[in-house]
Amino acid sequence: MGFIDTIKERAKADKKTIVLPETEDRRTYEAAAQILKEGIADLILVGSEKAVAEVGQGLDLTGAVIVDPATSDKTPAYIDKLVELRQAKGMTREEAEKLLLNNYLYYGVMMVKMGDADGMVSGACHSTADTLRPSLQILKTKPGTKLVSAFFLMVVPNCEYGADGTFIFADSGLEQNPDPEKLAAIAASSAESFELLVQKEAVVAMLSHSSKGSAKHADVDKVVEATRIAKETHPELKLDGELQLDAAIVPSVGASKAPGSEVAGKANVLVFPDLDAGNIGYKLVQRLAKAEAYGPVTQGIAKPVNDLSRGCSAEDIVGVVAITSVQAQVK
Ligand SMILES: CC(C)(COP(=O)(O)OP(=O)(O)OC[C@H]1O[C@@H](n2cnc3c(N)ncnc32)[C@H](O)[C@@H]1OP(=O)(O)O)[C@@H](O)C(=O)NCCC(=O)NCCS
Ligand SMILES: CC(=O)OP(=O)(O)O
Repeated sequence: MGFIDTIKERAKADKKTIVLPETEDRRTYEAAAQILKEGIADLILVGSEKAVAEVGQGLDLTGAVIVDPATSDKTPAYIDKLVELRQAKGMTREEAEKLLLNNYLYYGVMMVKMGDADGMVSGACHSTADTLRPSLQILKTKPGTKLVSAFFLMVVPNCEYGADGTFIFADSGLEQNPDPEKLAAIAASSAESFELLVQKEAVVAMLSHSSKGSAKHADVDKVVEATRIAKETHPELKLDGELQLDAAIVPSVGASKAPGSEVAGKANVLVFPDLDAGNIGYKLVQRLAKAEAYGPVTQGIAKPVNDLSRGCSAEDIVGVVAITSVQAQVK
């Protein structure tokens, strides 16, 4: 069974309730119909009955719960809670009310915060910043984690590298220019995410344009320092750097560029030095190698809220909902 089919089976085994707030986008309904048909998750659609009927026309959405912020009896409690959470940042009751009635992404995150849903997936028609900011502000990091970051789960066809073509690429969605401490934290979170979702041992490469000192530059120094911190804070991990991409995943190149490394040639978790590299890298592999690309999936957040690319298909939304459900199963 392939990666996403296994994830769907795991999601079905302990069904979670996932919010889809982008009811203005037809792909939300195409995905919802498939999720409900396959029994992957219970769904809440945030929007008016009229919008759901219009944009979702012709699709079987039986079983989806539609919540309209304008009429839901839970909205006043969400407003109270949002004011409580954000008043130190200057949010007034009027602002909280306006936000929750007009921005369904904030509403969906409040549903997750209040325990009325287990997770949320959005981003088909909103930017990553607009999708993730509400969750960063309201849900915050999970205990023991300082940083939220985001990865793509990549499934590359006909590929012998990584875990039979399955990789995590991080950070490909959120942290724009992580310093060495943040890069080390991204590496540790990504290893944990890989083991949760792929159920195989993570082998983590800290990527660079240099392998083991072959180039000299401040950018290389950053990755070397991140590798040192990650090894010190997580000695249990199979992790090495700095490595070029070929040295990280191709055994013969790894053996020649980084002899003796337990990671070189075997990496399945690829930690990119910054968001330019991570975001461009995942899109290259998705578009040119025709890889499945699920994400950006967040890690380090108190409850799962995951993003999508605006270029996503309905099938991608189904996959990210299944991944979100599996993340929500973790107590
Ligand atoms: C997500 C993003 C908007 C957060 O940016 P920001 O400018 O820090 O936003 P804010 O300052 O409003 O921060 C919102 C809150 O989230 C917190 N936060 C931001 N980044 C965080 C992180 N990585 N981990 C944990 N908390 C974080 C902030 O501390 C802040 O909390 P507070 O309001 O309670 O003080 C920003 O990192 C971003 O734009 N990233 C790039 C996204 C993108 O375009 N990706 C490419 C396509 S996938
Ligand atoms: C992940 C990502 O790049 O998102 P978008 O394509 O929406 O910018």
